[in-house]
Amino acid sequence: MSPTAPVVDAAQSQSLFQTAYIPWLVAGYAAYVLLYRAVLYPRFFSPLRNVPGPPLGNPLLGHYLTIVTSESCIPHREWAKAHGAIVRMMGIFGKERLMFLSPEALQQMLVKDWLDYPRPQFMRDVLGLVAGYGLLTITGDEHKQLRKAMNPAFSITNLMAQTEMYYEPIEGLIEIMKAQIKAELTPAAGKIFTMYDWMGKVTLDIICDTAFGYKTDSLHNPHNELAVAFEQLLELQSGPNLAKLVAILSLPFSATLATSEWMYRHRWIIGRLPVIHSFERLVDSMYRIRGISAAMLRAKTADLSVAPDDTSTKKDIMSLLVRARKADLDADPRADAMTDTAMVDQVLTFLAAGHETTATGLSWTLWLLANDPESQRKLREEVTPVYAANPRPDYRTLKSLTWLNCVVNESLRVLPPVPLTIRAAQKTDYVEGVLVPKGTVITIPIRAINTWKEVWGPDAEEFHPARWLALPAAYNPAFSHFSFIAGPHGCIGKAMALVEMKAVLVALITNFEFAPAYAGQVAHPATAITMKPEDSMPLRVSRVVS
Ligand code: HEM
Repeated sequence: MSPTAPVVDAAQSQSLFQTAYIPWLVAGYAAYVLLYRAVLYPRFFSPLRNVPGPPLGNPLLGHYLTIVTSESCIPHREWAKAHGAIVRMMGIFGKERLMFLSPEALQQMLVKDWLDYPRPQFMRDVLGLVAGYGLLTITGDEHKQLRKAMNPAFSITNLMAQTEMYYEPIEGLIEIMKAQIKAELTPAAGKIFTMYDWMGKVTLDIICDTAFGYKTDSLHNPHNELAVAFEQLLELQSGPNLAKLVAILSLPFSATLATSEWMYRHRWIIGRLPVIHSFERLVDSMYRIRGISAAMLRAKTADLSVAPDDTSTKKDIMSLLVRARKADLDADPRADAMTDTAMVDQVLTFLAAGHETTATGLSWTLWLLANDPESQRKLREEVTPVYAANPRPDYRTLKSLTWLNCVVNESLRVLPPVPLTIRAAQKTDYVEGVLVPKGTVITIPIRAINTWKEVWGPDAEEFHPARWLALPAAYNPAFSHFSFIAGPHGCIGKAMALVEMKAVLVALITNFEFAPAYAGQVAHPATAITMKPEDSMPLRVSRVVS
């Protein structure tokens, strides 16, 4: 043995000693960070510590579990009642969140300084994956340009021309429901229909026709490829699935991978993994939806009838985009025109944003009418003569129906299809005198804003369509009924959704009576991006006896 050997041994054992301590040091540091971030910071150091709000809750999970296991936006509404229009809540690992209800705060964050309050990155990642990388995911100048390019598709002129396209699916729905009631042993007693499923089919057929000029006819053909893929995608929409998706998308390159050809061919790998195995269906449905959309785009681009100046024949959104791109390239062949992939993404956004929201709105309207026979009777009285004169009422006629307008507004107010949304502060700012640190996630509690007693009075949470005939003094047209929010990111499809809901309701209410499916039936709004009814809304439907 060399004389230096004992020295080396001592050095080795010292380094081994140090290595053994590394996990303890890491664990100690993590515990300190956790203790500081989750316990000490929010209680003693945060600039938000004096903002009113519920008790801080579990240090690791904050109010997360309360929010995802409760009916959408109900905890937020209760906190607003208890603490006022500015509330501090806790996310996971001590992440503070703020919630604002007042028109002044909403105006600042969503209208005046909207560029400083974009949708948070995790929200954009999820929306991009399931709804295409379009208006819902981009912000700033890119958003301004795209929104400008899209606005003509939602102009009143285009909407007036489009309304006619809604009636083929609506008439199909009425015929199917009549036939199914007639086939019952006692037709006079009606039949129970799960109305959300039927509203999903009719709105899918309408949006596919208006977005792509493509006839899905899911009402008669439940195996239509696009309808099946969409149904599969929507089944995955739940609070826990969204949480898993956010976690997965936080991994680098995961979004690109999820939409890749490779992932589609190897999706079975996901199916064999624990916890996330259901996302195999997500990859499958997204791939198929994108494939069908791309094929439709190719067909349209090749379609010689889509001439740049042809506005009389094709009213669907994709044709408008193809025409706009052609016009740009004709004017300047080197123009920076939208790519095929970008066009497919835009149309997918409309398909995703415009289908389930409207189906949810219609289902809740029927539920509320089923539980308010007098409002339903009044609506039938108003719409029956209109339908008798013309079973395809046009845009202007639908807009002119007073009670129908009250019913639709009131339903969207009390049960908004999108119950809340979120934003993230891009810079440290003051909102209503509260210091909002950069990075703070802000909740816009749509359902709580819509039913705020300070504006709507003590019966704010109840369905009373007549309130739209005499609005309260505190009503603010832009910020008191916030179902479509406001500002540059406000819903581009608002006018379309309203006229579509009205067209469906005129036909349904003229032909059928709606009642709860059974005594004591209770509604179950799901906790997800949209507030769809968890049980698909069974209602007893009978023919109107004239
Ligand atoms: C009752 C039905 C509907 C409701 C309640 C609704 C509600 C909303 C809400 C609350 C937002 C804002 C989301 C956020 O910023 O976080 C939004 C955005 C959007 N909606 Fe709707 N929507 C409906 C129907 C439609 C329809 C029919 C379409 C299109 C065909 C559509 C297309 C969009 C698009 C593209 C955006 C993103 C706008 C942007 O950021 O520029 N929506 N919608």
